[in-house]
Amino acid sequence: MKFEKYHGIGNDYLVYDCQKNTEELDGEMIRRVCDRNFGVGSDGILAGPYIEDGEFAVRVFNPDGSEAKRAGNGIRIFAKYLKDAGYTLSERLNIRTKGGKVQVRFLNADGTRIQADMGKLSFSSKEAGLAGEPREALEEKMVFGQNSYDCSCVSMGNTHCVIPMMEISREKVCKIGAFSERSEYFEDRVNTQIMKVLDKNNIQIEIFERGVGYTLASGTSSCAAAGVAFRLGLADSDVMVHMPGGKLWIQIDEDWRVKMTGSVQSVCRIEMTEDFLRFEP
Ligand SMILES: N[C@@H](CCC[C@H](N)C(=O)O)C(=O)O
Repeated sequence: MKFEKYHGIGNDYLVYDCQKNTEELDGEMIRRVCDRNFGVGSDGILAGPYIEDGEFAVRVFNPDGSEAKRAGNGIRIFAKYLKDAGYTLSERLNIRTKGGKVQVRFLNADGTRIQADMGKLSFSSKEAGLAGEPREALEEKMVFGQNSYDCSCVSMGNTHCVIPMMEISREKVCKIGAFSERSEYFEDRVNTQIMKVLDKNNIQIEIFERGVGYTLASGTSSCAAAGVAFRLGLADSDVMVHMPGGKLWIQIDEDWRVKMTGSVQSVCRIEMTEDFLRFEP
């Protein structure tokens, strides 16, 4: 069983090439491989390329074994993998995910800088995975633990809960995320971002991801936070999102289509040992 490790501004993924590997990648194997002590360690696994109607498709798995509909950093990483592994020579390509199609464009020859057209943001509560009456869930009071927060929920193919705040930190988002991720407000869990607006063109976020926990960066979270900041009049449509792992440039057009631009890097090739594969708990 072989993987290739990449990261997008510190959000690390293992690519599992389903055309080259034969072993089954089930929930237990995903959890073990992603474990940072007992396995390789990663924020998730990108399995593919699958071919659907002549286009590339990828599946995104979280370290808890659950499947995600989308990953923004994951898409850029997977695009670079397709280039590195010789699956494509094109400057532009479409990649299908369970959360919709993404168009990617390589901005340099080695594929380390990529722009992705992520499709449309949606503020519909149904698409944002919220329980209850259909609505736009903007600045809704939600209680996580002992505290109440003004939450704006949005879908970027996957679901997000954005909470603007004056000051943000890793500790704060972990405290909130421990309750918000599995809160009954959401039908199938949620990704949480706390957001500080620096000025009209710069925001800063801390992230607690669905099925992952704290991460240094997230592409779809950046799109979601920028979308909420723009929708609430806190920022312009052209925003740099600052995260502990690095920055992503987000541009939103008049139809709420979102472009995300940022870097990716390959890290290493990994082959799991027979010991690891034979292991029985
Ligand atoms: N890190 C990703 C988001 C990964 C998916 C998420 N955990 C989910 O379950 O929706 C990104 O860069 O967008």
